[in-house]
Amino acid sequence: MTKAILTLNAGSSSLKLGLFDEALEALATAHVDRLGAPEASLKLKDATGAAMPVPSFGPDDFATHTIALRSALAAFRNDLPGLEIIAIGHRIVHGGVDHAEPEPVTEVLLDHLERLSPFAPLHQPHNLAGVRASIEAFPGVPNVTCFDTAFHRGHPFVDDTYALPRHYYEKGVRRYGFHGLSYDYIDSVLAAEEPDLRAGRVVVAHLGSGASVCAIHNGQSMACTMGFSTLSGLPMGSRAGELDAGVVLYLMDQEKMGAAEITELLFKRSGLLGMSGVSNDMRTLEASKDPHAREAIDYFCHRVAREIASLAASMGGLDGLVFCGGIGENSALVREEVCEALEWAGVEMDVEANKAHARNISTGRVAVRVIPTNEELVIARAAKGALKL
Ligand SMILES: Nc1ncnc2c1ncn2[C@@H]1O[C@H](COP(=O)(O)OP(=O)(O)O)[C@@H](O)[C@H]1O
Ligand SMILES: CC(=O)OP(=O)(O)O
Ligand SMILES: [Mg+2]
Repeated sequence: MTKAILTLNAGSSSLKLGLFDEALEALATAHVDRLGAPEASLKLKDATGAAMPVPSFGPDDFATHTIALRSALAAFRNDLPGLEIIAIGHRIVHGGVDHAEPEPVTEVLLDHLERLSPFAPLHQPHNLAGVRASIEAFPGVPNVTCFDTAFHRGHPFVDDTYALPRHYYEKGVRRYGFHGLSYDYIDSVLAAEEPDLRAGRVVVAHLGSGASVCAIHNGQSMACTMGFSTLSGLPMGSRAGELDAGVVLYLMDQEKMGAAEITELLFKRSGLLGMSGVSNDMRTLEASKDPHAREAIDYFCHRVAREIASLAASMGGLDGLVFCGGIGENSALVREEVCEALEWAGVEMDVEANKAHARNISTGRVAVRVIPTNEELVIARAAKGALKL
């Protein structure tokens, strides 16, 4: 039997599973897309990246993260009976102040991490449910947690704090930043393929259902648009992004909304979905003729360009720009709008290369790249390292 590491990555609209051998070569991946929507689907790929047959599922089989996990595991089990799972690595979105290095799972750790759920309500509960489901499905197999916040823990103080009385920082009210597993992967690709660029001032735009932008200098995260929770910075599929805290006060005082209602509004009914009234999904918005869909796309691109410029300023300039995530890797339209708005900063797009989703899509001073992210590989690497396999 081939020994394998299983990885679980629950996103806000997706569930991604990976199977790796002990040398960290991918054996197979499973990707549940548009999770919770009637159009939800599962794709399975083999070691070469070729599509594998998928058992017949309906949208009910991907209605929630828990059900989708059961379906994806069932699909894996049908197709790959010859594997012995020796470790399971989990993306955990929030590690808080105390957790950065990958850690083997204990009940005490799960208890700590559950307390961070209010700051990442679209992820943390599903991440932890995935851990519990794995313990049940694979008794005796060690589970390892890998934190989205870890890559950002060295932020300079000015990009780690808010301008609140100091004791809030000590209590953990900080600009953590998320999508760290993705940024870690992109950084490792630049280190291997373009070390000179990596030594410069690079902004990475992880644009998916959740979206953020990160300033990376010489492999070190300097700043990220996401902060204390997974709500801040860019508008997202259903999250508002940057918002004057005064709006929250208004909702409480004038609209008499409580914390649960405001959480629901800002995390689940805002962003692309709230602005367009059409969908949280960029593909649907791009295909829509509704002018509000177009407005939502324009707002998204405008905010992405503004945040890239802001992060470039935090590093004193811009040498490289990398797009990744479901939108960053697949939407030529979004990349084009964003790059157009950054021409003044030396960003010049090769329009044909962009349409072809080429890796190098720039002609100017700033190197612009499209690099498919691979959070699964970072998780598998971390699980292997933490368990000394
Ligand atoms: N071909 C495409 N064109 C435009 N957007 C796309 C395309 N493929 C995927 N996307 C968008 O990517 C987003 C999902 O990104 P992904 O990174 O998989 O999500 P998550 O944040 O849940 O991990 C959705 O908004 C989806 O519409
Ligand atoms: C942190 C976050 O928003 O993750 P995702 O983009 O996978 O939903
Ligand atoms: Mg994701």
